[in-house]
Amino acid sequence: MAQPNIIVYLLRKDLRVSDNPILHYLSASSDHGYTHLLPLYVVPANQVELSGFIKDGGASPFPKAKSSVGRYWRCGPHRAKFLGESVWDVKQSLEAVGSGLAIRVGMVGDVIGSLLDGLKKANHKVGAVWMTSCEGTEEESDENAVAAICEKGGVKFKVWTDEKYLIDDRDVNVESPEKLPDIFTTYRKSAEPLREKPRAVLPTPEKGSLPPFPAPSAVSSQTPPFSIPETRKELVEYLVNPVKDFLPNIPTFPEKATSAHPFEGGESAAQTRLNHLVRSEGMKNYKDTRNGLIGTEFSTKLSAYLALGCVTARQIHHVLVGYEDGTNSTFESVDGYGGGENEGTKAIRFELLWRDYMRLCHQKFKHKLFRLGGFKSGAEEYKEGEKKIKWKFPNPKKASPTQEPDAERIAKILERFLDGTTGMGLIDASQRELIHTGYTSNRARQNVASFLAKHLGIDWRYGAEWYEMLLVDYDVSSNWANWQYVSGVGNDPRGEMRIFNPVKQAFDYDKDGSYVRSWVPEVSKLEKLENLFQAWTASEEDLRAAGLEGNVMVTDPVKRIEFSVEGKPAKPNKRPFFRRRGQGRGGVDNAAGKGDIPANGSDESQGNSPGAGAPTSEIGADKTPRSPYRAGGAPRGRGGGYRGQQRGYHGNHGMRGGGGRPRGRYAPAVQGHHHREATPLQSDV
Ligand SMILES: Cc1cc2nc3c(=O)[nH]c(=O)nc-3n(C[C@H](O)[C@H](O)[C@H](O)COP(=O)(O)OP(=O)(O)OC[C@H]3O[C@@H](n4cnc5c(N)ncnc54)[C@H](O)[C@@H]3O)c2cc1C
Repeated sequence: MAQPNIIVYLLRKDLRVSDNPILHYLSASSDHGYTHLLPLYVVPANQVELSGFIKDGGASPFPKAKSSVGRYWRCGPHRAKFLGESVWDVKQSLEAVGSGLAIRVGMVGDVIGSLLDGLKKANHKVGAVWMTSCEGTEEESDENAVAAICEKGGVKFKVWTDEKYLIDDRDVNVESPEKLPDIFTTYRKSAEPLREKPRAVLPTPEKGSLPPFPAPSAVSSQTPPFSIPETRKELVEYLVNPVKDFLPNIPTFPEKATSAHPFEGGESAAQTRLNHLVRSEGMKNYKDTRNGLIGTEFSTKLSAYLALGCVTARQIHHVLVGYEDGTNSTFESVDGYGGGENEGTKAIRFELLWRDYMRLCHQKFKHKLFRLGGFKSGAEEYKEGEKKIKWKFPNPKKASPTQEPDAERIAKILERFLDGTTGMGLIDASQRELIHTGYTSNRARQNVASFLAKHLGIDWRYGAEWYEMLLVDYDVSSNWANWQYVSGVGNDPRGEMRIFNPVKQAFDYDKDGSYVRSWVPEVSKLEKLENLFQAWTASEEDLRAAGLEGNVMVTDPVKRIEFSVEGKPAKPNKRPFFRRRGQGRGGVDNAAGKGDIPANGSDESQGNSPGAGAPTSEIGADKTPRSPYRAGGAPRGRGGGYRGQQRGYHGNHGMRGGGGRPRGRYAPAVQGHHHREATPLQSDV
């Protein structure tokens, strides 16, 4: 028998059989010359904790897979479960078309090295190792390691274009990553019309069309001390067990809460969800529902599938086209069928382009994605007059001796931010939802990130790493670039000036308080919304009735934001003053409004805004007046109602012209135990 000529396909963030360029090529072409295909998935030791794969509880040869700043697990239980399910699903799909999947754990280079050795010993030729490209410095090191091994062994190595984005790399209208516009809107305009851009979806290989799986005896087994699970259940357990106790005292799942993301991982589940979204009119209604907080239906929940490549953005696009053009009869009964692109489907493409953009930013800024100074790490990226932000650190070695509050206190505040006991209802609800389910809405994410970076002034990377551990949809580019964006060190033209007021946002998006009530049961008995959103504002009587006397969220909230219910603007987006100043429609409510802004909170008009650094509104949004519900001891704010405060702001605090920063400490009347002074914006610290 002729010597087998094997091709190894290393799957990474492309855990699908459909619309898969490598599998399509191997199934459709007859002259590639490979007799066998070895699909392989390696659980990477530096990103996922592997001790669960050691049966006798022995020590792992790898360091714990923990983050560098906060020392949190790199991959927490929610994503670990989703990953296990997704890997198993692609294994089954490959088996269904007559192939299979070898699962291994370790460092990618080592695993490939030992597999190549084993195949050689079994007198098999390895013709090539292929993989799709993946964003990330670690992923790049893996590619380099495999390339070096292949070169040494005379094996061809190829990295294929990752085709899971809306606009294929080959069609991106930007000469090189360095030329990527720093403003999303500019990039979007260069990419439009979006509906015409995605490439065709590739067909799924038919049964028997792929080269067969090599003889199992030729495929070397997992190196000790690890063992490979034999069932889906075991795989999930091995991945989840070491990381499930990520907090010392994880609270029990609140009785009245339900997960917005109860979905299982894998390509099959992604396709089911995608079709459901069209049939249920979720896609059509997306623009109106995307800012929701509760339930499975308010946004697509496709992010985790996209992150692992269980589905591609262009598959989503094509399913939408089938509905819009009336060419997929399974959607015949859905309102809008055959009616062309509608508001909902257009908005989905828009969001998918944000995802593309964040990935391109990663290509442009590379390791700056992880730097405290963000994309602005080099002084040259700061505009004239813009000061570097002075962050607060929980680590005494990093904190300056004059840091206020000191490192020990910041460490406690950070702990409470992470476990959701800050006393700020919306933030606590989101953080607890994240702990319990691995998901929290985009609206909540923006508020959480802004709260840590801009209200508390704490090194934002703790938040980004916490999200990395807990998000089921963690994606290196989307997570870190969004954290930078909201923290004021990334590609938000309004940068540090954009501040979300979590009380106002709660009033706008959690209108009846159900979200906070369901995730923070301790405060659920408080009737008034303003008390629910900040328990310290409740009267002693109400606190007693709710059993909240002495609760740390009441006695020691990490931040107090004074907020007047009566003065709250009825229509957050209509703030003509700011528009007159050339802010575009974003104005005050870029952070707070809805309808005019994409889910990620930046608006369409920012590219047109003459003064990217002009004073914005979010200051106004946060610059909230003395609350009529002010609890005893709470500091009095300046001015009367919200509007009065706005006037005061404009009247009392002159702005430098055209794009200048506001003079002086115009900080809002936001006070807390540890922020007795009116807290300045980061730039003024
Ligand atoms: C601080 C912060 C951290 C984030 N971390 C991640 C992350 O690790 N992984 C991730 O996929 N998204 C991240 N996002 C973006 C966004 O919040 C999620 O993509 C979205 O909430 C996922 O839910 P969905 O699939 O229902 O989104 P939908 O509203 O249904 O949007 C459809 C798709 O568009 C893409 N998308 C939407 N908004 C954004 C955005 N701002 N940036 C990039 N892509 C976007 C996602 O792929 C999403 O699945 C983050 C946002 C913030 C503010």
